[in-house]
Amino acid sequence: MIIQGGNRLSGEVTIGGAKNSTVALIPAAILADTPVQFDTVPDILDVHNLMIILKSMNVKSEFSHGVLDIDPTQIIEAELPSKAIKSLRASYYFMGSLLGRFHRATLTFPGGDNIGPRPIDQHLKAFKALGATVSENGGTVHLEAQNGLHGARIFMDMVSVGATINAILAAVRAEGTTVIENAAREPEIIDLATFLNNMGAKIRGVGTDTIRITGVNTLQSMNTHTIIADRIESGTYLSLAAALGDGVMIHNVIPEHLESFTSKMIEMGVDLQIDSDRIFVPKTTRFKPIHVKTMPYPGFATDLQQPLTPLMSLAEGDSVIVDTIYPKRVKHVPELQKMGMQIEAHDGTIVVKHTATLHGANVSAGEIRAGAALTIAGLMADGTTVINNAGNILRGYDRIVWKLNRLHANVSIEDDSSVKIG
Ligand SMILES: CC(=O)N[C@H]1[C@@H](OP(=O)(O)OP(=O)(O)OC[C@H]2O[C@@H](n3ccc(=O)[nH]c3=O)[C@H](O)[C@@H]2O)O[C@H](CO)[C@@H](O)[C@@H]1O
Ligand SMILES: C=C(OP(=O)(O)O)C(=O)O
Repeated sequence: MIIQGGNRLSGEVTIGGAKNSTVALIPAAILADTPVQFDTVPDILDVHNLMIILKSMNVKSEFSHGVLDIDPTQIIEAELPSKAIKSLRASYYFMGSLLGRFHRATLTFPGGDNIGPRPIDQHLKAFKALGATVSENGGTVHLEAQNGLHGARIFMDMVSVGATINAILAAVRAEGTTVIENAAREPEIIDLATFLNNMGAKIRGVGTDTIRITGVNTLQSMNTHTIIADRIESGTYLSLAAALGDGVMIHNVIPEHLESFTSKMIEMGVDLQIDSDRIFVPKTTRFKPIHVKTMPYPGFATDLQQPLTPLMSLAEGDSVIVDTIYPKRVKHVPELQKMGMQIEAHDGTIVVKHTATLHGANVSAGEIRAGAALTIAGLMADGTTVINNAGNILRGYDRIVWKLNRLHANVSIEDDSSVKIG
């Protein structure tokens, strides 16, 4: 990604469907006994890679203008393409959905953002509780429930989005009732449950830390599921609009999903005008430093600490981030230093000091949100910024080049072949 920095931004931008909903909804689609349709699907690499995985199981999918049709009625058990599996994190949701559908699954370990250790012990614990045996061989996990899956009480040792979703996917067609305790409460989990419940599933309590699932025999789709707005994309545009906007209106936002983030921006001195489904970010010139601690939802999202760092560098004083979810999630720090930002990471704490000017540099997006931070910094900087590994940004930001240029930025992707699909 090549960015000519220095332009002030203005105008309007519309947020796409949530990446972290979409990447759970697509694997969930194979639990249906009918074709399914999703609307407001973000055009991101993760979606294209999930479509490759669906194809390997003879599941047809078509994606056009934000509408994704999936027909799982001719699904077959097949070896899944490990390159596509490794290209994203959420491929691990096929563990839960294949278990639910066929009572067995064999998958290589997932990829996704390299943000420190990302174990899946809680996912495996849930599958075992539901009656599956788990065997690992090198980089492959084999799950098998010879006597089918049965309801169980699962207490999660820690709050995990992925393990909560995988437990729901495996339990939704299991025999009997499953209770997940210490469940994650992210809005994307509610979105997934809404999709499944509209097909006849019996999932209650999503959005609280206790979820009850009574298994059903069949799931049948009757209508299109519209995916909720991406709160992380929303936060990214809020941050960049505050940092270098002359007035930016952000449409298709669910403000209630962003309260931990918008409250921090307001604390910084940004006079956000929050409406029911849009937020106006006025031109702001003075910012106060803040302290941020990332927590499970409804706390401040780990995926939004990096996109906030360029804005923090404008504050008149030191801002501090403690990422309690991923203490090693600091891939943005050395790259932002190359652009002149006064930012340091020590012992799980990131400190961002006031930085008068940033300059363009040759940097690398080590993960999606580090890439978002570099994009914002590149837009703020004097001169040209080249972000290598931009595929990591395109994993999760819907049509980002087009959206930024409509706001009067100067951004391009030089070589689409560097963008890895499959
Ligand atoms: C596709 C998707 O939705 N990705 C999101 C999801 O990732 P993901 O679902 O992988 O993250 P989790 O919520 O599972 O991780 C939370 C914490 O629990 C730990 N843990 C998790 C599972 C497990 O079995 N054992 C374990 O120790 C993790 O290392 C981490 O410290 O939630 C993260 C935390 O909000 C976000 O950054 C990711 O954007
Ligand atoms: C960590 C993230 O994604 P994933 O879990 O898909 O790697 C993210 O979206 O910030």
